[in-house]
Amino acid sequence: MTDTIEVQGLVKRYAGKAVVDDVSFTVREGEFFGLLGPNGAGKTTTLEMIEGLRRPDAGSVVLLGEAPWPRNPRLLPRIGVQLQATAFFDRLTAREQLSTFGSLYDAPAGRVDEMLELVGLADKAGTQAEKLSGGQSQRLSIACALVHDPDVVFLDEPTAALDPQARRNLWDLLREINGRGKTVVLTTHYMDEAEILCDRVAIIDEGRILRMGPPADLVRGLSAPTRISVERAALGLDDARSLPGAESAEQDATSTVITSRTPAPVLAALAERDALAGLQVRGATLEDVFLELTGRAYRA
Ligand SMILES: Nc1ncnc2c1ncn2[C@@H]1O[C@H](COP(=O)(O)OP(=O)(O)OP(=O)(O)O)[C@@H](O)[C@H]1O
Repeated sequence: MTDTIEVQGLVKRYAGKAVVDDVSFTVREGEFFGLLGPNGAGKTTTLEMIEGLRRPDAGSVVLLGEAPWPRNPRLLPRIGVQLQATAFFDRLTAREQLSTFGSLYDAPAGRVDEMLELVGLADKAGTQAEKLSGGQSQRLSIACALVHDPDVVFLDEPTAALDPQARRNLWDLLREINGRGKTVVLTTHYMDEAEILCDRVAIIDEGRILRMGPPADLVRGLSAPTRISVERAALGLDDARSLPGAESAEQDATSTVITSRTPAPVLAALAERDALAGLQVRGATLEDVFLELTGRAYRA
């Protein structure tokens, strides 16, 4: 596989402070890559330097074999960009918005309807963009980024401010786009989103990449414990603490929760005592990775 994006030693400073601080990574052709981090971590700044919208203070970017800065017209037909704040043309319908974007790149006539279909807006083709819901409007902006059939798509927080159902619907769409062979680079502050969608993620905080890899590998590389919970009535606190393999235990109003790095003997002991009512087992997540790397809980 070839590298579609190569970022080396990227730095951006504002008022003397590095908000992107020596960031390096590569994205392979066809990959779904995520920049994951809390607000203000430097995700948008990094993305916009790759897109050629901001000038790096140091470091280099090679995108599809080209330098994106200063603005490189050879790249424009090959990349699709969805910015965090979507701007549509005033009073145009969804179809007209798409035709306008498409005409900038000589997109074939059928593309507009194909895109409306892809993003699930065929029945809203005649609706003015400002009358679309949050989720529909995000879908339209993704369609606008795709209408000229680019090789690489950049999406900056595409699901921010959407309700859970709209986010899930958008995830299906993003998978479909990646399934069509597009390289997708996404920024998000949602851990679950990165975990579910991305082939690889870079966890970024205060301008630096803390860790990078497939989400499952990052989680597996941790020594974070498993949490096993059962109904409170099924197991008392002292009993829970004395189970083989239990590191600690606590109770809330409804559950007894046991923390363990060797869950097998805990589960066996619970089965032996017939104390499995309401059993839930939760392994480590990317939130635990962030906690281990930064020493603080993840707050997007
Ligand atoms: N043009 C600018 N001038 C000064 N500071 C800026 C500018 N753009 C961004 N910053 C600062 O750089 C830091 C990183 O911002 P950036 O937008 O890249 O973060 P982010 O991870 O994308 O977060 P968010 O999701 O909130 O946009 C922030 O502290 C922000 O205030």
